[in-house]
Amino acid sequence: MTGGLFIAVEGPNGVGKTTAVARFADRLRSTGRAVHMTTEPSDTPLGRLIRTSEGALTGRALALAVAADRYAHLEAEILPALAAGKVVISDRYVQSSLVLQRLDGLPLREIWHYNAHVPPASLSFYLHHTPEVLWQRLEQRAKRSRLERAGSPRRELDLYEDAFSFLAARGWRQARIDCRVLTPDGVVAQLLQHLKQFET
Ligand SMILES: Nc1ncnc2c1ncn2[C@@H]1O[C@H](COP(=O)(O)OP(=O)(O)OP(=O)(O)O)[C@@H](O)[C@H]1O
Ligand SMILES: Cc1cn([C@H]2C[C@H](O)[C@@H](COP(=O)(O)O)O2)c(=O)[nH]c1=O
Repeated sequence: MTGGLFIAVEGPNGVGKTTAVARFADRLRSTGRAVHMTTEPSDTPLGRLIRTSEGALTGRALALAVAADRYAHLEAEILPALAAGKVVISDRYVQSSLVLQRLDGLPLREIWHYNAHVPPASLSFYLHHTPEVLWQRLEQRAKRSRLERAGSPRRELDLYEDAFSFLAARGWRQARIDCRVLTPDGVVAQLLQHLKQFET
């Protein structure tokens, strides 16, 4: 990948990924950087179909659908934005598959096999919090997805640790952000600090 910078923001359901990505993008834009904010599943017909079908689409079928969406997302959106020199920030990337598809019963190596051709993010952030707080946040939701109901915050946190080790062994640049005592702006401050270190 040339030109820009590709940042993935990851972590268990309810940890604050969407909140952090929006604020992080705003902060970077305020410093004059061109930012492309995105999400997986992507905001395309396929991505939207996956979101609305997640109750019915399970296991290997869901794993392959999210991988297909990821390759299409890279080709149509992420790689062109990077080629234009932008900072791309994605709310979820391949790590989500290494966690969520395991909740759906797939082995890590099979999931990786489907994703083996995706380029590494320049930098991946793993947000984490206590299982208790994550449970509280999920309980406040009017509706929970099938995978949120299938797993638990503790299990997701453990599977994210597995994903971290698995990708670290493959040379991915990654950092953990402990959100336990951080406000949303505090999370962004940590992201900016890591980014500064990465770029110097
Ligand atoms: N640092 C923070 N401190 C306190 N509350 C937070 C913080 N970050 C996010 N929240 C709150 O936690 C809830 C979940 O946040 P958010 O939707 O950003 O999480 P998420 O990781 O994107 O969730 P999901 O993956 O399930 O969509 C929201 O109510 C949000 O306002
Ligand atoms: C990237 C990715 C997503 N999914 C599924 C799981 C959820 O149904 C949605 C994500 O929704 P959220 O609002 O971001 O929590 O997509 C998946 O199964 N595997 C993936 O890799």
